[in-house]
Amino acid sequence: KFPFTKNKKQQTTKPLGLDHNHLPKHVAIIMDGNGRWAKNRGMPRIAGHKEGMGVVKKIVRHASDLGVKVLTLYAFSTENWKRPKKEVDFLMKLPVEFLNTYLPELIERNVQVQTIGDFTVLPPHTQKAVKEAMSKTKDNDGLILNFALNYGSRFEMVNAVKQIAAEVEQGDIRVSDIDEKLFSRHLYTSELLEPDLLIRTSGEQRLSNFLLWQLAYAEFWFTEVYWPDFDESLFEKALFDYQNRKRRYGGV
Ligand SMILES: Cc1cc(N2CCCCCC2)n2ncc(-c3ccc(F)cc3)c2n1
Repeated sequence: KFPFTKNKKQQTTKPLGLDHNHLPKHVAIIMDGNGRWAKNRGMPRIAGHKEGMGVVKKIVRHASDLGVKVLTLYAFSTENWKRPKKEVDFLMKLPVEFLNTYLPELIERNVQVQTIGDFTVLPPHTQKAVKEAMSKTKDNDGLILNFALNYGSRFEMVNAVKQIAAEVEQGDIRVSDIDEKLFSRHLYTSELLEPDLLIRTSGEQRLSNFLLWQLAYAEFWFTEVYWPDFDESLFEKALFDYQNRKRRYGGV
């Protein structure tokens, strides 16, 4: 009767809202622009980091409410040690402050706190707070909130190569056993699904030594917005764009 009517399956119009049943399972975020945000307001850089920590709480709540499985946040890179001592000391206190104010809510929300990175060189107070949060949430099966702390992807990959070489030397494995799966199992992220979506704020379009192996098949989504100005609606826009890219991918 109406030749132009398409049956449901061939629907070509873009959906209006977020499809809560096809969210990315693992979202990774490079939370960039905190220093510039502060500078633009004539405030010290650490004010940007402080503001940025508040945005972490908002986005964690929203990801947990939406049903995202894993959220990996690039909190401190191996390169960040080159920052002024005052700034590094401030940054190393943020995990303590965040958990002191927010761990009860994370437990209530059934969130499991994890970390990736070379943990042993962090200050004792930082290690203590994060270790306590990981042990208090280890049995939670809601959102996995994974902080990249003192993380560097090349360090992680060289570390994996060293471990594998040692296993070959000890005769635990043979060179022929080495494949992508075995390599992945030697990374900090061995227990995690690979990221489906990478979000980076502040207009930079670089990976900055973050999850270089793990992001091989991820969608990248960039925004000019500085992290302290990032919010739930931008987060949903990234998820929405992800879905529509995958939808085209799903098409012919
Ligand atoms: C070093 C650092 C910096 C940090 N920033 C705030 C967010 C903007 C980016 C840099 C500054 N945030 N925000 C939350 C944490 C954190 C880490 C581990 C943990 F178990 C709980 C919270 C954090 N850690």
